Amino acid sequence: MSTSDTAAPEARVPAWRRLAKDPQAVAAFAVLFVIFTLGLLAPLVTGHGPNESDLSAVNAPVGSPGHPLGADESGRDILARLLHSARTAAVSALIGTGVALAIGVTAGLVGGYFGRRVRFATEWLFNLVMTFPGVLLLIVLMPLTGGDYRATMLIFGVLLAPGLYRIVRNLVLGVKHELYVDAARVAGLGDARILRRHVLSVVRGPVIIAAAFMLGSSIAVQSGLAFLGVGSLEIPSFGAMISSGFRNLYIAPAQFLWPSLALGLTTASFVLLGNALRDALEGTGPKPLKIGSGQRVAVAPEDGDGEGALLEVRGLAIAYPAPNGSLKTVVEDVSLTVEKGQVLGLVGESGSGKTQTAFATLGVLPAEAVVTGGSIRFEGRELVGLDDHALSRLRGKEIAYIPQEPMSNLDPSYRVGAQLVEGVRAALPVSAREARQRVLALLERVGIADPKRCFDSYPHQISGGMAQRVLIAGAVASRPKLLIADEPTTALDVTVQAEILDLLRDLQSELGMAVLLVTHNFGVVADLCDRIAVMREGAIVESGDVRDVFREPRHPYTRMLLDSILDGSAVREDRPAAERSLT
Ligand SMILES: Nc1ncnc2c1ncn2[C@@H]1O[C@H](COP(=O)(O)OP(=O)(O)OP(=O)(O)O)[C@@H](O)[C@H]1O
Repeated sequence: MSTSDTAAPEARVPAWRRLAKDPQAVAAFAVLFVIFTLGLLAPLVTGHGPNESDLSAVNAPVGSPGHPLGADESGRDILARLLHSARTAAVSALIGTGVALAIGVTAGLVGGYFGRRVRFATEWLFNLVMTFPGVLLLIVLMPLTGGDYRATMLIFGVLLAPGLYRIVRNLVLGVKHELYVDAARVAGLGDARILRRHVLSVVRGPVIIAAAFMLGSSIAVQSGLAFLGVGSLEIPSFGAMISSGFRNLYIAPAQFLWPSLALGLTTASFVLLGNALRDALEGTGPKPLKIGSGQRVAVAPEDGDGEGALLEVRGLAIAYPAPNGSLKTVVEDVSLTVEKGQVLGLVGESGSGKTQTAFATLGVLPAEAVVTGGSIRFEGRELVGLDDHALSRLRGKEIAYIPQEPMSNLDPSYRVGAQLVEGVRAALPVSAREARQRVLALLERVGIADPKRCFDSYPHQISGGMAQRVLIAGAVASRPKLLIADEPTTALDVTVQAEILDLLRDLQSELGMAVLLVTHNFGVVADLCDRIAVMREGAIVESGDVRDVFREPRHPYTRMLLDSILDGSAVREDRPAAERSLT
């Protein structure tokens, strides 16, 4: 098997390295580091307490003995107050941003990922929070907070949360229909894992950027409130110092200068850091909506008796809501059967409903699709109406899937190996070490020359053919009973197509698995399939043994398709795979 599709992995520069090369980020970080480290070490840097008055030092100028930055109107050391104010600023920033992150990110993930009802509920709640006039509310709630700035910042965090909620919700809505998220779902991964692994990685960048700005604005708001005299007078704060300096502006202007400089530098550094982070993390934004999952069913599920073929689809009908509110049927009365170890080719022109039929079997139809009729039984068990939890236990283990576009089905943020290990561990009770060994062996089995290198590569570092081999390795890892392959070679060039088809054929007979092969290519059907079902405009017009249909197509549409592409030599004469795997 050729491995000419191996591409040399190129270095991927981590975000922190890009940040380290950005002078704006380095300068901002350095300023913040100095201010907050000095704040932390305040008792070591100065012998004065922040509220310690020395009446002999009232309005002492800069450079006075024992008061390098002078003293204020009450004789309090300005350096000590500045350093303790930095501590207050750090605590305010951490509380405000921490609360906003905890509430906003959690609600955004939940509201964006789960169904419409959950989204409406979170939306309503956050819209309500947004109607409150922020700063005014913090002032009005003074009696409740007892003037404690930490309690005030806690409330401020709640007021900041809607902003984060919206960012996260929008990103999640964008990413949850990505093919690689569907692929993870199809691989049997649970919601919590998908959220943690694939969705959080996408929202991480914008959340970090927003958090940097929120740290700055928490400090600015706390200082603003202290400037207005809201809160305890005992707490040293840049705002309180600016207020006191303001009163003495004409007597001792330096008293106004120091806290203004510290506050300005701190908030500006957070803004600059936020901008630098935005540049460094660029590329993790929302992606266009593609397909989603879910299974809306408008048909009573039939009782299963546990008997029959491996996969039995009867009278399946799928519809989508049209703009006028009616339902437009895209698949109608589709019936097909796949026996154990058999390869069924589902053929038809583009838009004939092949993918919809395959997606319905996998339970990953777009959320707006409605199954309006029929039944899909796997080993006698009815899949129509089954909840996502039960379906996800079948997907990736009993039923596996190979997509049309391999690249879109790999999460660009993770190494190939990590994604495969995750899939294997979701399907089988094995340790991480064991899963890794299995994945390396599988990569070798699917014809990848340097499995270790491929394991450590990011998806952008491997070719399309290699990506499809990776996905095939992932799909067969759990030795599924049924493999659904949706035009698995369409996105690949011709020589790689042939290799992938060879690989599929080998694996099919090796594992004795049944395959539902969606294709528009009769050559592929002739090469791989035992049976064929021809679809046109959402319905099956003809089905039967491949040799019979190729020799004597009964439906004019099948005849037309065959006439246009086939010469007699393409018909396979060996025995069907089902028979081969029995011997
Ligand atoms: N989200 C959707 N909303 C409305 N109609 C849809 C949606 N997805 C698919 N359809 C319609 O369903 C029909 C069948 O589509 P399907 O993707 O199953 O075709 P296909 O035979 O697999 O085609 P192809 O080979 O191009 O993938 C098409 O007419 C398509 O327009």
